[in-house]
Amino acid sequence: CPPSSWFILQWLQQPQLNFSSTKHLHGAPTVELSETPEEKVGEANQNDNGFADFVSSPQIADTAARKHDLDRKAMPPPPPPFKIPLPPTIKPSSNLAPTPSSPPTPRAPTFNLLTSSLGSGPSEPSIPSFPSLNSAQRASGGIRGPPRLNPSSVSGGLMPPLQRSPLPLPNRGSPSSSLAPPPTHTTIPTKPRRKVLLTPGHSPLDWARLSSSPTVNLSGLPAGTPYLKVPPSLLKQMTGRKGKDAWTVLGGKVYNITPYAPYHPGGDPELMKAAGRDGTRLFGEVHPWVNWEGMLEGCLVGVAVEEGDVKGQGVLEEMD
Ligand code: HEM
Repeated sequence: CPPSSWFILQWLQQPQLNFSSTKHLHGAPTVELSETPEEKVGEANQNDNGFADFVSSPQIADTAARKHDLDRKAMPPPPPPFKIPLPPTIKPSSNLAPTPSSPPTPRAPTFNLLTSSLGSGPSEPSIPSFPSLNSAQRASGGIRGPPRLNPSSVSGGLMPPLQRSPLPLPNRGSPSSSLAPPPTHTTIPTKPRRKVLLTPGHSPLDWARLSSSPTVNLSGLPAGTPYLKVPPSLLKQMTGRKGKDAWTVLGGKVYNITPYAPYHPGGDPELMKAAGRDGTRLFGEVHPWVNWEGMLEGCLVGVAVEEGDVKGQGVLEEMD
């Protein structure tokens, strides 16, 4: 028996106490405290509400007070303070808050660290601090985040479709007026461009394949010939006529453009306008964006020099 029961038994066994249960209300006994009806404990008086009260002696009152204290000590501890329930949008994970039906599981160390740093006990799940619980943001659900649980869906309803903003989408303009930066180069070709119909097998890709082949001699010079110093007198003889190749100067370098002629998108006549002379300006007027150095690498003959700088070049005399 618990201690409080012991005291009740001890109290009932006191000889000076008299129990009374003889008063009847509406014909029924209202007080049945005594198991020995012959002992009178006090007077059970009927009050205004028709209920019976006990009137006991001071000794009995003192004993009842002690019993009351003991009962209070025997009472279970008061319930924990009221906790603010988690909002329905937050789905507690298994390591944050165990379900009531499941036994308490060992918590992850990260959670313990988190809660201890917040000052709350390890049994209290952390509540997101933003937005605050009483904020209009949280009340209106205006936060874009994890999918929210609609209260109506708790009772089996479906979530309503997401509401689109009534505001129109920003005007991104037409493709022609995009935000892309304007072209950087300001060189405008001064001469009209006219593409010609190239014969089969003479596409830019065919030229790229041919010019990258190591076995093809595109310069027209004997194999092993070093790069030449080409004076203007020699350059003007290389026009592509009388059985000679056509040379041109681009950026100070002399190229044999004869093998490239059937591949030139602008046609052979256009290309030959630069033959036997410096074609740098002409080239730049038509297509300054073309990478001539890369395209004509295999056609390189030498460098353009002044007339007096070619003495001792035996190769040039042989070519004449
Ligand atoms: C000497 C080296 C030259 C090379 C490597 C070369 C290369 C090219 C290339 C790659 C194109 C096509 C460009 C494109 O489609 O955007 C082209 C087109 C053209 N080239 Fe040349 N070119 C050369 C010299 C010349 C010369 C000296 C002229 C005229 C004086 C000329 C006149 C043209 C013309 C009129 C086009 C028009 C094609 C078009 O309208 O697209 N080219 N050239």
